[in-house]
Amino acid sequence: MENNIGFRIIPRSQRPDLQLIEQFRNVVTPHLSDNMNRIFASCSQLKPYHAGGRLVGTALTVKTRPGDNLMIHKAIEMALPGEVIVVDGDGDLTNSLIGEIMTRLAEQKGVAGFVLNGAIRDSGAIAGRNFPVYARGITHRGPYKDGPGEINVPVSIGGMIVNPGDIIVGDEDGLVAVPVQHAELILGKARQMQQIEDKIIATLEQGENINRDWIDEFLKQKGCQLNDTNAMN
Ligand SMILES: O=C([O-])CC(=O)C(=O)O
Ligand SMILES: [Mg+2]
Repeated sequence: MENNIGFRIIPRSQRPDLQLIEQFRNVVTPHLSDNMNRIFASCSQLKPYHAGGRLVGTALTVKTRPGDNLMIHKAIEMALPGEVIVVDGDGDLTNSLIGEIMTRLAEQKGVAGFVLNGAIRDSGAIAGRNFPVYARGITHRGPYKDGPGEINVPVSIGGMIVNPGDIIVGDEDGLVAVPVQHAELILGKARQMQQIEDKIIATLEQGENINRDWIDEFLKQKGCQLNDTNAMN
């Protein structure tokens, strides 16, 4: 078939192991992002609009013409249970890309949630339910349904590159995309970080001190003039 770049649907590649994806429910985005050197995270303008609950699943990506949701409708039809529909609408907020009906349709199909570099509408209804929806803004102005767009291509979501099949994790702090080939390693490191932080928090809860010597050591190393910081002038 003739190549029609900008208006095409690319076949899905193999999906990662579902058990591996499920394990991402137990880690938080700060630990995932720290262990990918704070690079693979979306900007803070993309926020959760649903009532609550984490987003975990594999990316079914959509690149759409700003303000047009034809290819998002197609993605809902194509989606497999557990997929996250990740839409690059170029960050445009002129027209919404989805609303309550599309979220309900997607949820019925077992879609894990939406991530939209664009706007939503019916935000009151979305805010009243736990189906995960991350977006950049809200407008009542409705979408066009004309195309073009692409499905299953790399997209950019608030500065974060998402490849089809990436593991998407969203919580109150935002969104990260974990490349599947590094998923096990990153998961392990995030768990280790959680254990270290759990210990620090337990120590603080017991009213005990934690070692803070590193601060002065580092300041000295940087050449900071410390004097006696406990002395009064
Ligand atoms: O009209 C649309 O395509 C978007 C919308 O409001 C809905 O899904 O409820
Ligand atoms: Mg609607």
